[in-house]
Amino acid sequence: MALSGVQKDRGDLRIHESMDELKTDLADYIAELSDVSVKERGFFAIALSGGSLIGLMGKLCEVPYNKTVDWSKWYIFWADERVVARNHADSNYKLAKDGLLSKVPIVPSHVHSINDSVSAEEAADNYEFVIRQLVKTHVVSVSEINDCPKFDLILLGLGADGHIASLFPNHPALDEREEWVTFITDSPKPPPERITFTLPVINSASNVAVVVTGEGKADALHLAIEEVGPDGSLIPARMVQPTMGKLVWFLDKQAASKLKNSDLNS
Ligand SMILES: O=C1O[C@H](COP(=O)(O)O)[C@@H](O)[C@H](O)[C@H]1O
Repeated sequence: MALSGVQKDRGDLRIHESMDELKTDLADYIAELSDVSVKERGFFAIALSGGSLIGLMGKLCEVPYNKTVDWSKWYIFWADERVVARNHADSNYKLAKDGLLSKVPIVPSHVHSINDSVSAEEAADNYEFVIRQLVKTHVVSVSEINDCPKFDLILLGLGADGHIASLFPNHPALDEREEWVTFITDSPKPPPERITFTLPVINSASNVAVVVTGEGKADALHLAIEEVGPDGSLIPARMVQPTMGKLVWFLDKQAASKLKNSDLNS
């Protein structure tokens, strides 16, 4: 059984005994949010990340979720994307398509990947434009406190350096407050060119889930949840603080092994 708890101002922590348990809990959580959004709004606007996340969402392709989820109401976006061709091994779209989207009955026109034939700057501008059109038609809600899109769910991974989406430590993209989608050409993790949701968009979502596994992420997770860095600086994951929405951390025991103060119950 998962241990769960609340860390003051840092959301709900769900720590899982096994990978299988984490995958089932994550699939249940996503399926439930999809049900609620479809009932309340008629759509489910979900933003994915790349990396290990897609494999951890794998149960959604299996019974019962593949039959019970209302896939026809899903609208898919990416919280970050690498600026490479859609069929390139580094593409977050390709990862999600091969691992998830091709295995469930998603409507192809509801899958909003970036334009892969333009520069990173143009891809970011185009992507923001696409999201603006979908906000106008209410497919994506709008935040009550700023003009940002309010995604029903944004799913994030965590890098060992503390990055989320393509927001890396000490990068000026962390300070972007005007744009919804920005670009970088100097990612410390290859490939260098990426687009990414900005912090105001991430923090305007109704729900944000950060999915973190493995001992290699334990230090970053500790800094994201419990402590600021030695110089008082915040890692990007620490800046994920939904203003009105709910934040949940899906963790395995290895990733959670350096948490000290969390108040956990089984
Ligand atoms: O480069 C990226 O890395 C992060 C973390 O990936 P993981 O494999 O360590 O889970 C990912 O969330 C992001 O979308 C991706 O572009």
